[in-house]
Amino acid sequence: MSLKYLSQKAAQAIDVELMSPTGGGFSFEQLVELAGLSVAQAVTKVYNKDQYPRIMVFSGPGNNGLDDKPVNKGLVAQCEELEIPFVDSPEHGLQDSDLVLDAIFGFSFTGDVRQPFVSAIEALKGTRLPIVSVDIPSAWDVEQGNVNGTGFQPSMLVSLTAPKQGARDFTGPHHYLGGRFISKKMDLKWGLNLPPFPGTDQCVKLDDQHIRPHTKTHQKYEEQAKQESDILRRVHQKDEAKLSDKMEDHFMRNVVHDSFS
Ligand SMILES: NC(=O)C1=CN([C@@H]2O[C@H](COP(=O)(O)OP(=O)(O)OC[C@H]3O[C@@H](n4cnc5c(N)ncnc54)[C@H](O)[C@@H]3O)[C@@H](O)[C@H]2O)[C@H](O)CC1
Repeated sequence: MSLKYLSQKAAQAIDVELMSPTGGGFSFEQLVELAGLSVAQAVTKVYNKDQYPRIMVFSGPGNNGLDDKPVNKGLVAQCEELEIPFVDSPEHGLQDSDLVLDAIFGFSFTGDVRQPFVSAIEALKGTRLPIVSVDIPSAWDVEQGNVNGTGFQPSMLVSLTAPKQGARDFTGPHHYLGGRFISKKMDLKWGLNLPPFPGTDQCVKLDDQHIRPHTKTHQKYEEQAKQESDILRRVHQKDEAKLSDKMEDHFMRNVVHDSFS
């Protein structure tokens, strides 16, 4: 069976489930650390540290880049402590770099790029350095991919959890899957068909056997969309059932208890 490519909604729902006490049970910080570790490990498998010693990281506002998140304060302090420099403009940074890590937008990106990210995306379009994108190349439509070929094409993509539908437009030589945090149960529930991760690795290389069976046919998309909406409906029904159990429990404990006391 072939690896599943996720819609935006499914990717977001899986993320929520990973952080739910009745799902994956992870904390936000744990997931981010594990995702980051898998990206770092994948990058070092492809790009030799001696040949590519200076990596410029483009970070964004969401969980992909963590720029506007509370954890960012700690990350900035860590970079300062480790003497990792910050740059004053994308162009200046690129001049002194060997490799680029694109972590501007992830699976919640929508619409056209808004300020202040336009110049960063333009700089990525203009650079000749190899680019490694995290989860989905920034500014690509999460489901439609590199619409009209107007986006940049990275050399490497590290998909997290499972590739997003837009990743079908990735034509670079290195596609990895990172984020070894999906249980067998979640894999089966969402029909992900994840490949095994070798040894203790946090990432696995995706090759033709994982990717080729997915062609952009309507039939394939329709089948997948139907399968996904069935899963999302079941998840929704389960959540509603849990909510009504909770409400009944609350009613029994508070309202019924109060009226008898
Ligand atoms: N389960 C996992 O696989 C994990 C994934 N992780 C990473 O988290 C991102 C998804 O994070 P999220 O915060 O939902 O989304 P984004 O990073 O895409 O950021 C949304 C952010 O961007 C703004 N925005 C959206 N569209 C635009 C636009 N057109 N122009 C400007 N700004 C835009 C929006 O307002 C938000 O502020 C996932 O991809 C993974 O990389 C985690 O690491 C945990 C595990």
